[in-house]
Amino acid sequence: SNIPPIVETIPFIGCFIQFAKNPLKLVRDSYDRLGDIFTLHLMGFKMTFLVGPEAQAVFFRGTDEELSPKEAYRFVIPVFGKGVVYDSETEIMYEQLRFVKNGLVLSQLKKAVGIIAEETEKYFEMKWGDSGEIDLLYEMNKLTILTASRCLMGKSINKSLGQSGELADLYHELEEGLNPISFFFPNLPLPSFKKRDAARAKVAAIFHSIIQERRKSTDDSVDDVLYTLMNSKYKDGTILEDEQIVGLMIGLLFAGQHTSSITLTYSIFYMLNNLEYYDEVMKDIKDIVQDENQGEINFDALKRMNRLETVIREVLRLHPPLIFLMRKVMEPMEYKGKTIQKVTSLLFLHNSFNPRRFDVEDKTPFSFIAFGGGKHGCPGENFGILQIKTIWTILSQKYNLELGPVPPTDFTSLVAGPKGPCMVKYSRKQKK
Ligand code: HEM
Repeated sequence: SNIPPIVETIPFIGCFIQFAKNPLKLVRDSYDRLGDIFTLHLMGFKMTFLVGPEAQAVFFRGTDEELSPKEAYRFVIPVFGKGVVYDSETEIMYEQLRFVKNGLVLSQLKKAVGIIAEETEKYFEMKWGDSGEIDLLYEMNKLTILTASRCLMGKSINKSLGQSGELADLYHELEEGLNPISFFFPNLPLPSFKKRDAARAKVAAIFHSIIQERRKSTDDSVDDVLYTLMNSKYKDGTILEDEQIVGLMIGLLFAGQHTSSITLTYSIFYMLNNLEYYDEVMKDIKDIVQDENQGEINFDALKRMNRLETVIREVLRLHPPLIFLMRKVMEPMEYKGKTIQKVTSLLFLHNSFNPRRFDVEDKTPFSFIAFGGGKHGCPGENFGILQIKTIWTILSQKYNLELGPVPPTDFTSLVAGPKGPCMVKYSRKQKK
């Protein structure tokens, strides 16, 4: 009686097929029938789900010794690399995460806005021109990785890969190599896993060469995440090995890439399908950027764009790119008299699009968890939101967009985004 209710299954496979097709539906139906704690059997694994703010509090308040992210996320090691975050001793993992956070402090974010704006402007002029039709998700993928890598690693990344989109393609292969199967069997000889490993090797070679170039450089004005990592020291006084720096850069870009481009794409679809919010966002852009700032996009201006922020947060509430956050239970835990013994996971429950809900502060702890929470909450939250805001502010001033309804979500990869292609027609706005 003290084990969570189990969703009925077929032997061994359990409910894996339903889970792989539409995990949210399976979890939502199970929640409706069984309440906020239940267990799914998936390919011989038992996964207990904690759903909704009350259950989520248990998840986020657990210590790493009780609920370990490191053990749950081992399947990303083929992408992040050996000796990096989840493949290191717990203390080393904490230190590496601290180095990453040091690279994303406010002063860096303030500088990032100018860099993102510059790259975005260049991108549209070179790639989009006056009018055409594009796959919005693919384009936003290219743009977010271009701008993020430029902020994290400086101009040398552009020299290596230019605006060709090659890095976005390589990252796409990394992401395709982390799917629900990889969670259970990360090293099967599957074509997608082989492509993932080849893409990782290419990205690592590029990042290694950037580190070498940086070492030779005499420019002492550089101050980005790469600089922070190259100059960070562990408590014992040692510095990071190049392989670890490369792994952290790959991991950081990976953590921010699809999460941000998916959120940006969905935000654009929602704004243009809900014109009252589009109009409010555009009014802020006119008042704050065009009138008060004479067109300059900076950190303070973006911070004041409240409606855009609430649209983005509402999109994240409805379409969290990371639908399942995972921990491995290291010591059995109790919730509502039930003992949780295996991997724990959680997700959100959906309802209608209403950015105004964020106009009033919701004080319920862990009611918004698109960026996680507690000790392992997302250190890239502010960066991700600034990037989305900057790109939309530039795009929306330049172009009119014509697009269809909000696309459904594709759950076949671990980062859940709109089912592509997301074809959109664009034409340059006439200057008034
Ligand atoms: C819209 C964009 C983003 C979303 C929705 C998002 C979401 C999340 C979530 C839900 C977690 C918690 C995972 C867990 O508890 O298991 C997380 C962690 C993390 N995110 Fe993000 N993220 C975004 C952007 C970024 C960016 C831009 C970066 C880096 C520049 C980043 C770096 C990280 C890192 C390093 C962690 C691990 C933190 C830790 O374990 O202590 N994220 N993110």
